[in-house]
Amino acid sequence: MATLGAPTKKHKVTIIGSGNWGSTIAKIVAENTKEHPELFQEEVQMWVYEEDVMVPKDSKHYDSSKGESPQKLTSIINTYHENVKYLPNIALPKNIVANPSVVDAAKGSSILVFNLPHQFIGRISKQLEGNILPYARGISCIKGVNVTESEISLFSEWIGEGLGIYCGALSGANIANEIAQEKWCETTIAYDPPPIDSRVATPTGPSPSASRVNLTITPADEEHRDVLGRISKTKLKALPSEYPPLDHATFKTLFYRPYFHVRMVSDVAGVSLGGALKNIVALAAGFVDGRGWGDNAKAAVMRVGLLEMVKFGKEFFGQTVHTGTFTEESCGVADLITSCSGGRNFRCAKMAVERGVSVDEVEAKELNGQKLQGTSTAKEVNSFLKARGLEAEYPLFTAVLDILEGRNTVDDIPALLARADDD
Ligand SMILES: NC(=O)C1=CN([C@@H]2O[C@H](COP(=O)(O)OP(=O)(O)OC[C@H]3O[C@@H](n4cnc5c(N)ncnc54)[C@H](O)[C@@H]3O)[C@@H](O)[C@H]2O)C=CC1
Ligand SMILES: O=C(CO)COP(=O)(O)O
Repeated sequence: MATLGAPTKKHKVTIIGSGNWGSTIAKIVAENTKEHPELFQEEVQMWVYEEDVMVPKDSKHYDSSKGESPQKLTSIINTYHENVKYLPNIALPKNIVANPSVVDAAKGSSILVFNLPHQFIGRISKQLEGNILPYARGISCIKGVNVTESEISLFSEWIGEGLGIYCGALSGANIANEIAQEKWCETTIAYDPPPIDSRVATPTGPSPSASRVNLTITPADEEHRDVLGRISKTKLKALPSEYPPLDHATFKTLFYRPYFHVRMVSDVAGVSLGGALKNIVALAAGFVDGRGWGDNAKAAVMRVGLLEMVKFGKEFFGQTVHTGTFTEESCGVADLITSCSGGRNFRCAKMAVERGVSVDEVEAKELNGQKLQGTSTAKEVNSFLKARGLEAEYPLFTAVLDILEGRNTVDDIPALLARADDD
């Protein structure tokens, strides 16, 4: 019999996304929900963008009697417990349930893990509005930034604001295929929810709308104002006491594996920006490597890139960003190193230079539906900088877009970076 005050409910976890990293994170989470029944429901829902997929001929699940007929990806995952398209040859735990409806997958979930290419999150988030538990909490594994003409925000912030929940961020030196094979690595999770406003504490059960509530701004709110003057209007709804708390310990339990070590921090902006901006630098590393300039040139663009990442964080996200997040955590310098060694942005940029074709062409030809984030992030960050007349202050970020769009070539990189040194 449960003791008075002890949690009686367990967290249901939904993974929103099922690509290369989405499927890997689902594997990690499902292993942990099974191992920790005191905290979590065993079954993990995974939203899958439905598509018709052929089981590859070299897959152990290929059935010659079915010939060339395509099957639904959700059906393949639920039958064979493998995502044959985005994470082939990796056995997924049987407690992962692939679901083509994001609303159904997220229904009743108190933990939502967002893990899909950043270009698709807008449409998915819209579908979730008003259809999630109002006291749910999110973790964004998305590496990218959300840019409009006038402002830039983190996907963790943007998801949180849009859905009326709090959302933290997970990012690190995490090439998915290595982790899926259970090769050891580290990650960083930032989770720092604002104070609960008791005026809007919500009882157990779904609410018809999880939309934002506008209340008077208090001194506690002011702590969450950033240098652009933005302030979160989301008043966090209290998690009902029937659940185990959603704190650093619970999130660490959800994500930690012997092969996936987790450090918990509070700097959500630093963690999110490291993951987004390193993708631009990885393209530059691929460009110089593809040109045959060797490791010294690659190290030079990584050095300048790291400086621009920190400068960008400080300039636009101010006091909330800690330089140490970039220089000491997995989500910073470690992710920069791994991404510039074996990441998809690096590899595609390198191949593009070697073959004399565009990075987009290499992406379409080589990645079998996986998506690069660096090309769109380079464009988005540049449009934000250009609108403020700040392109020259970020010479590497600017050079990457200019090379992608044909205004400069890889051969121009040394001069473009030297000009910045003279300023
Ligand atoms: N793959 C990796 O090694 C790592 C990726 N990341 C980040 O994780 C995030 C997700 O990346 P991946 O899982 O690797 O994705 P991915 O690169 O494998 O992308 C393919 C995914 O996009 C989905 N998709 C395609 N068209 C769609 C549409 N119109 N609407 C919605 N979804 C659509 C596909 O169904 C598939 O799930 C990205 O921000 C990435 O930067 C972070 C760490 C490692
Ligand atoms: O983020 C990553 C490794 O940490 C993966 O980077 P790519 O998207 O360039 O493969």
